[in-house]
Amino acid sequence: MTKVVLGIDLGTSAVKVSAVDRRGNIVAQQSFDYPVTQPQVGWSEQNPEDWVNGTTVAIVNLILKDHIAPTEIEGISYSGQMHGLVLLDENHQVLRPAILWNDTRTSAQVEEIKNKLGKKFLDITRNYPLEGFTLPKILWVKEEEPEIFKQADLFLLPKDYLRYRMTGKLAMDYSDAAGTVVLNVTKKCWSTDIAEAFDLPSSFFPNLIASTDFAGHISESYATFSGLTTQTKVYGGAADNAAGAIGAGLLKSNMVMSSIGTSGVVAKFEDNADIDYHGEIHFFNHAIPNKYYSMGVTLAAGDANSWFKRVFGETQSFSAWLREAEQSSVGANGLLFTPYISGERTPYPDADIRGSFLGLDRKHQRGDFIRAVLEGIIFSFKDIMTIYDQQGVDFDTIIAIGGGAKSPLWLQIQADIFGKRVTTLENEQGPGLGAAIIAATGLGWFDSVQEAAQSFLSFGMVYEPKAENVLKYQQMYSIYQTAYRSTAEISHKLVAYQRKISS
Ligand SMILES: Nc1ncnc2c1ncn2[C@@H]1O[C@H](COP(=O)(O)OP(=O)(O)O)[C@@H](O)[C@H]1O
Ligand SMILES: O=C(CO)[C@@H](O)[C@H](O)COP(=O)(O)O
Repeated sequence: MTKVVLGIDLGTSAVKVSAVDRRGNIVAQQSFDYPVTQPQVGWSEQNPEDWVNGTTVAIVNLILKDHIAPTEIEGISYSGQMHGLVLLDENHQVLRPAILWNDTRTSAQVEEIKNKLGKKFLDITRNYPLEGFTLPKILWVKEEEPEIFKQADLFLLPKDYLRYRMTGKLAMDYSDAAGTVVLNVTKKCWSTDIAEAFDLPSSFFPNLIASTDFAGHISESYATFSGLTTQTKVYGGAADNAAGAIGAGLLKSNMVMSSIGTSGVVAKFEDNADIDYHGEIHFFNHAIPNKYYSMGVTLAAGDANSWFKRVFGETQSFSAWLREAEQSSVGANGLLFTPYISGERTPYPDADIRGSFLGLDRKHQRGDFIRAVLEGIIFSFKDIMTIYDQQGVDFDTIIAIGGGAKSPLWLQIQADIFGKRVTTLENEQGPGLGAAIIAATGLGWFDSVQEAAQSFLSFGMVYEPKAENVLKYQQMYSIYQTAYRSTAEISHKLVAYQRKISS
């Protein structure tokens, strides 16, 4: 009988469950999509029940359609979309829809945190407070929905809620807890200074565990619901970017990951916490004990691409859609796109900036627009890399992961805009494979996450920068760098207007 682990990648657009054997082969995979709702401008919510149902459908399909016997499944672990607030009452019932990482309603709370804690906040959490992080969301519910907050007993993050529903046990792992910005990142404990500053009792914070820690067996009730057995062991799991980093083989400090999921992430492995990015980019605990990673986030990366396709090319497949971009040229014939359709995080923490097409000319065709969108997203990644450059941090390997890494055109655009070699994975399953690696390590199949990753992963195609394209993109990028400041004021006025007409 083949023994497998399940890596559950709880994404924003879908949950993907991969059954992985001891050699790292993905023997079966199932996924299930769920919606994101936007009840008001800048809001972004999901129903936690959709995560549980979607995961269960995927697991049932693995058992019934792919014939994975429940007794073959030795362990399960998770990769979870980060920062989302799930509030539970004393009976552990969900109190309101989850407020997601790309929800930017919390600008007032961000100011409040800055005013109350100033530099101390950065020292403890190693991050600036930003709308997307969990603490401002907690404060928003406290201030705006006091009746709901009064009933709140504790909070969880998305994958921790899913794990709770599968095991009946409450916990949060360090890598995800770091993204709440209440964790003391280097001491690996909840910060009493921050909790006390906002009158949050210690009971509001779940127990902390390591990613590879045993979190419980599958509960009787979830076994009945899903067909799994109560023998299956469940492990902590990690924030999707930490799991993605493991699944991408980001194991040394010369390596950077470029991930195009719903969001976009440029992340770098950090051997220790000595480096200080002064909050310009995020700094979080890794899923590997006592290791860290730094990262910058483009709020809408794959999402900007999907949004544009949904609005202007819904019926086409992704490959047909991207083929049109090939008919355009490097630099999209002088058309520039800024991907700030949901506001932005790095390097412009601005909830009210919005995207734009600049340089529109009657010569432009649809292919130019599609290409400009692909390029604009990568220019925003280049902005993150520029922060590393400015800090004198060097790296020579870029590993591309996420749904966007399926496109050879987009991968070449990455190599040309970064001016560096971009490597893919043979079987691109970043976060899901990272979750499987965590389960395999937890089970003792391997001595360490690093050993498991080395055994499970193999690199795929390599995209070299083309000198001629690099030069053209350098010119376009220098124009792109001026776009944020030139469009900020207009964007802010338009967002205020959008709020007015939608209220
Ligand atoms: N064939 C494709 N070519 C290029 N990009 C794609 C393709 N399929 C999906 N994508 C992009 O990948 C994104 C989803 O990536 P994924 O890693 O699955 O996201 P998440 O984990 O956030 O749910 C989509 O928003 C889309 O822009
Ligand atoms: O907010 C962040 C990281 O800080 C996002 O990266 C989320 O973790 C969502 O990830 P995807 O659904 O795009 O994978």
